[in-house]
Amino acid sequence: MTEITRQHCKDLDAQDPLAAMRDAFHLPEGVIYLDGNSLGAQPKGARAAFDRTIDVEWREDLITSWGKAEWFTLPERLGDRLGRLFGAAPGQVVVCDTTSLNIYKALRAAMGLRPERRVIVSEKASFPTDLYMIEGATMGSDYETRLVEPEGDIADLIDADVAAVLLSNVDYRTGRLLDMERITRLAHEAGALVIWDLCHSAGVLPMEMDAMGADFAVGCTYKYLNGGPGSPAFIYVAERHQAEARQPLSGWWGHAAPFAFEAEFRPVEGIRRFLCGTQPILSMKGVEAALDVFEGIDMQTVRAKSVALCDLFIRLVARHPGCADLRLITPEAAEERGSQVSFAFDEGYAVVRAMIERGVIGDFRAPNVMRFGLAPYYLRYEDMFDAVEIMAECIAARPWEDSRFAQMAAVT
Ligand SMILES: Cc1ncc(COP(=O)(O)O)c(C=O)c1O
Ligand SMILES: Nc1c(O)cccc1C(=O)C[C@H](N)C(=O)O
Repeated sequence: MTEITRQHCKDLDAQDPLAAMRDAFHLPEGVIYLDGNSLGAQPKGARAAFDRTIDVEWREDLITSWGKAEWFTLPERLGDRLGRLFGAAPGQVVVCDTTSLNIYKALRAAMGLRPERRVIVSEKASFPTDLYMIEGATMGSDYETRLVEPEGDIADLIDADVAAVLLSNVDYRTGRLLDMERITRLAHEAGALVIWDLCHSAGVLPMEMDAMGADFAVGCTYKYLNGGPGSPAFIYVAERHQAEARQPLSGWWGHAAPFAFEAEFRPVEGIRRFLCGTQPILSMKGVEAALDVFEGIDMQTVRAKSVALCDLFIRLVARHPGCADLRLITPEAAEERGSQVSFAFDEGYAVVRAMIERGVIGDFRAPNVMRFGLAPYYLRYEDMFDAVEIMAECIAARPWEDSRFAQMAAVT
């Protein structure tokens, strides 16, 4: 096995077509940020976008900014720009609310489109909010929820009773990537609809939602899209479903004539019917600044670097004697994983905390997963080398014997 040197990694950086993209982000000195799958780094343009909104649009122009600064149409304007990153033609995406709320809206809309069916299919290992929202959306009804086991095949659960299938294409713990086209096809063959949770793929994985015939998708903008803490989520509804699809959070922003103040709800035509009420304009500006960074960027180039970074990270850990006790739980085959690398290690929490103290920020997911999200726009190959060296040093120091790491923090 040939050794991988730091110089070799620096050479890869010198040839990196995305190297300049790093300059679009603020990255604290001395930090290697491997948690872009939880909260992305801050785009440098965010400050100017917030300043403009606070100093001019809000302070000077006040209420007129709903029209003058086009605040009112931000959800669909941002949605159209975002849709380009996952193969959605304009008019099918709005940026709004939270992923949890958008899951609820999509689920209830899908259930309404398949009124004679009573089964929802999902995964036992889903990010919990997805399962909680199924519970909420089916509360008090006679729906059955079928959950596929981690090693099971979703195909076995899909039949003519299934109204909707709700799945994350990239698993938040392991990074495993599902075959979206196959599952969408299987569901459609059975007459069911699919809702894709793209939280761990939007902005980092090229996808063709329209071409694969997707029905619904949701996701957040604060991870790989770098929209900022709590930035609004998005929802995609394929154009062919929009006329029939109804969502239950029928607030006035989804009304056909919101300023007619009619007593009865009449959904507007098109994707805006998936809005509920007033959107957080300041937070939306973070999404706008984040999308500016992606202008002119080809998602295939992003994916190529993401794959290369993950491969390098996996190889560096595999070769390092100091990391011998870590068990890779992310698929080694690039086509089967998203943009993260995770290891199972019983003492992983203390190791992640010790690494953070040394400036290498990853995260931990119970019960024993050390998780590293690799954002290709601001990470360098040399960062992979340094991160693994520091990880090995941290493991060697046995941080699990340090009482400071005995108690788990509220947010891990
Ligand atoms: C797959 C997945 N879905 C949903 C969420 C959360 O949604 P929300 O923005 O509503 O907190 C997350 C992460 O927080 C996630 O990883
Ligand atoms: N959404 C988060 C939050 O509100 C606080 C802390 C972390 C998050 C996350 O995004 C967690 C993330 N969805 C995960 O995959 O674990």
